[in-house]
Amino acid sequence: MTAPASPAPAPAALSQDELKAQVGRAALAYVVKGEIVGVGTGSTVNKFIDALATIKDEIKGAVSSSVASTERLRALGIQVFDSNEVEELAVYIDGADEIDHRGFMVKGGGAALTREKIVAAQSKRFVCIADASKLVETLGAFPLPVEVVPMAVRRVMRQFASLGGISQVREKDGLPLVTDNGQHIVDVTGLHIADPLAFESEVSQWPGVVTVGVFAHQKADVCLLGTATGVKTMQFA
Ligand SMILES: O=C[C@H](O)[C@H](O)[C@H](O)COP(=O)(O)O
Repeated sequence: MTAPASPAPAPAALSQDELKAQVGRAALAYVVKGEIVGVGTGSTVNKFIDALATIKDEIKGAVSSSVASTERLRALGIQVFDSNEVEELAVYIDGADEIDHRGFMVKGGGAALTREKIVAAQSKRFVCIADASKLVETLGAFPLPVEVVPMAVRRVMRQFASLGGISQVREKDGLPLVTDNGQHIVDVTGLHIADPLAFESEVSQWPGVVTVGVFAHQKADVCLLGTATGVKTMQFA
């Protein structure tokens, strides 16, 4: 009697790092040859920058959203332009801390949200690259980053408290973190952001708020989501 055939072994699950590398490579398909590409910030974008270096002779250069990304781009031989030198970018590639099914995002886990929103605003198309853990039904589980002028920090924290949010000033080495723009970051938990467009509009008007980490007016047009079964492309209207 022959033994029943054993089932084929399940493919080894990809690590989060491999999922990020996968979407970083997939984003190359959205880079317009001969043009300047908008580049975001973070561990997923770092994978994209590494992939971009393999086609660096086919692009003119990049506009970067942070000192960290600028340094990585330059180290890999990619020319970095000031955003003021470029009127419009064809595409902006960036990660997210959360993305919903409409392409609305929370960003700023790496404290780069202000420059990210600026570069996103000057780009025709926002391509978000993220591993599957970032996809959510409703924004708000990830602590919402808000860049705030230091003298307004306590006032902004009180305003979030009136919305049920619990705020914390982000620290680095025991001191308030200072962003690339010389400001502080307040991280807010306890929010349920059902209407990201209205929420972004309201908080952006509070005195002292430089940038709120909800990207609804600059939402993603496409999301390349790294999943166990490959890269899933989500298109948003
Ligand atoms: O300020 C940082 C950015 O918004 C990042 O794009 C975001 O935090 C996602 O970063 P990561 O790819 O490292 O998860």
